[in-house]
Amino acid sequence: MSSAIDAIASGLVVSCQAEQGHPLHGPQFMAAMARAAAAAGAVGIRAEGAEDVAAVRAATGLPVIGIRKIRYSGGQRLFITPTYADAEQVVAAGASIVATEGTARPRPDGQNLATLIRQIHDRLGVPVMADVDSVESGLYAHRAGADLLASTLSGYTTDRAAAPDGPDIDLVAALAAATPLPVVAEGRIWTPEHVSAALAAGAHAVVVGTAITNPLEITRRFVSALRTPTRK
Ligand SMILES: CC(=O)N[C@H](C=O)[C@@H](O)[C@H](O)[C@H](O)COP(=O)(O)O
Repeated sequence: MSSAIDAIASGLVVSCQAEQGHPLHGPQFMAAMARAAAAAGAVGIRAEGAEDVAAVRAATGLPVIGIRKIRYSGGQRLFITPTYADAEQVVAAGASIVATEGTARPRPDGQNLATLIRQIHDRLGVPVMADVDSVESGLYAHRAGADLLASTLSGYTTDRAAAPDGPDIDLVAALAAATPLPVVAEGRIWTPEHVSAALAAGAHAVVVGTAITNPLEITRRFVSALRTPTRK
């Protein structure tokens, strides 16, 4: 069961995601992004939804970390792969690892994380990556049977607008020290220096999304620099 985890060891996983309404929404664009990432040396792809998972898998042959993102409460609350049915869809589409929210927040369907992980293991036979926001949730996900942890949700489970600009390298280090599980560094990794820092902190692998695959957000950053000129 751990071959996909081994396959991404010490490597870069590129997250290829574009929500509905984004100019690059659609499996053809995500497959092209994934091909570019693979050609440049990525060892895995993170993708959302069965269509994109199937497209990036077919385009690259790389292991895919599959998720489904579901918005609740009028879009206010995002949940990553809340249910077994969501996991089943992305694994049927070719995901080698399923990522799910690994915090103790009540799940939208009231299900228990340990039960969900057991079902994924028993019926789908793939490892489960728990996207966590803190050391506490990392320990919780470890007890629930997660195979690897990721810092994905740091800064996003309370006030999303208050998330800092850079990655939570301290959380990566703390998770690596607190549990024996492999820890994936994910979330707001913008530079090669962030990648090096994450590996030095004990990361098993590094996931980069926005900084590589979201030209909308990248362009916004450049445009906002025009609006705040520095004095000579
Ligand atoms: C919090 C949340 O919903 N994270 C999502 C999880 O799949 C994605 O929106 C992120 O793009 C992904 O985690 C990669 O992170 P970044 O794009 O910052 O490199």
